[in-house]
Amino acid sequence: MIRNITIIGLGVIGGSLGMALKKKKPEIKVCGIDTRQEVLGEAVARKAIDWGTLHFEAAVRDAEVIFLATPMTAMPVVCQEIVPFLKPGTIITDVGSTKRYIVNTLQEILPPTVQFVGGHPMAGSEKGGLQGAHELLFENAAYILTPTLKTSSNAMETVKQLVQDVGAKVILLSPEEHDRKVAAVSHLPHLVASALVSTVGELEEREKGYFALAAGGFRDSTRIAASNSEMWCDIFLQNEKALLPLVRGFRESLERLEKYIEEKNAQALLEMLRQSRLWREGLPTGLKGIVPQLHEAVVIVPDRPGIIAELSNLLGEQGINISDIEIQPVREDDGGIIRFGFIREEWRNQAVEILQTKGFPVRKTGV
Ligand SMILES: NC(=O)c1ccc[n+]([C@@H]2O[C@H](COP(=O)([O-])OP(=O)(O)OC[C@H]3O[C@@H](n4cnc5c(N)ncnc54)[C@H](O)[C@@H]3O)[C@@H](O)[C@H]2O)c1
Ligand SMILES: O=C(O)C(=O)C[C@]1(C(=O)O)C=C[C@@H](O)C=C1
Repeated sequence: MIRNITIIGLGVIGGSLGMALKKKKPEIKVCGIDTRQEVLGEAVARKAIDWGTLHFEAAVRDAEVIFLATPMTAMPVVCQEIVPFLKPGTIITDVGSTKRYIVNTLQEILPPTVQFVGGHPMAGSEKGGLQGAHELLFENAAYILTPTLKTSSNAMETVKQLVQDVGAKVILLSPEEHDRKVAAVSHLPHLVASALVSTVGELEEREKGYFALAAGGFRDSTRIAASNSEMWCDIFLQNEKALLPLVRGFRESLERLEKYIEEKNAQALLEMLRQSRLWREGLPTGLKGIVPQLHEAVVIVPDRPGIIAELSNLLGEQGINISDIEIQPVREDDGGIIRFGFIREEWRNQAVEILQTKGFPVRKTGV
């Protein structure tokens, strides 16, 4: 039985792992380490860890399992720092978004007396740091583990069990297959979202008034472009081999669309749009999804002080947890729009009912 777990890096992923572990396995003592002192106190207050330290030796000497949840560029350095303090048999797993480079590099650094398993939760948030963390982040999310010939079955079983304990579904892939498939469903979408925002952002720079019109379409397709730029820079450069062919494939899809529009070829255009819709509708629903989404509701509210508190109190009183809130521009006297995001669909449906009963125009959006 695992008694001591250490999480290195208490941001969105490390913080969420700690919260989920503390919730589901309160008997496990979770230690957290981060380079930023202020994060440690906050992590204890948010019940992500039992105790925190800035010192590697104190953090890892009693750990049976260590989760590496720092930016990927820091992982090799962190491993070198902790090696002298690890007891034999310690299991180390990382949460990095690419696997071939990370697994090869960390397996080289770590001694044979410790056991390493590569991992990657397919859940996250565009909000960086502990404030983006949530105890339900991994609920029903795919969590990829990437064993190699060097991975011991004991380490695999232990990490697999912990991943299931935090509510995620384990998927086993080789590091290479991971990078190829995740490049398509995570890395390419991010690149495209950033390119889309850049295209419109440059128009906005030349002539104001584009962003003010952005509704669900632009917002839904570009949410991830607001994520941590350093993390995405690491991902794109580390997974260049799998990503670049997909960028070329995407360019070809764009060119086909461009050609069909130029040729006014409605039949080919419709066929491509229909096929995309069918594929999109076929995304698995049992899992949180390839891109975890919140269940959303949009409320039209009057422009008056205290309206946000009023709405959140109405929902909070019924035990409904708001995971995301976005206020779209409010014009004086005309009121505005608030988008609420909920992790659970039943919370979104209850919220819609409550707000409707109170007379607010409200509708469901997104998933
Ligand atoms: N954010 C996502 O959507 C997501 C999803 C899956 C996997 N990941 C992976 O998870 C890892 C962490 O990402 P995140 O989004 O949680 O980042 P984050 O920026 O929210 O948190 C990283 C934390 O690590 C700390 N840190 C940095 N260097 C450190 C060091 N040397 N020692 C100890 N702590 C250190 C930072 O202070 C910060 O608190 C990355 O490797 C990323 O590839 C991220
Ligand atoms: O939901 C988000 O904000 C994410 O971007 C999460 C997401 C993704 O789905 O692409 C991003 C990076 C990961 O390594 C894993 C998951």
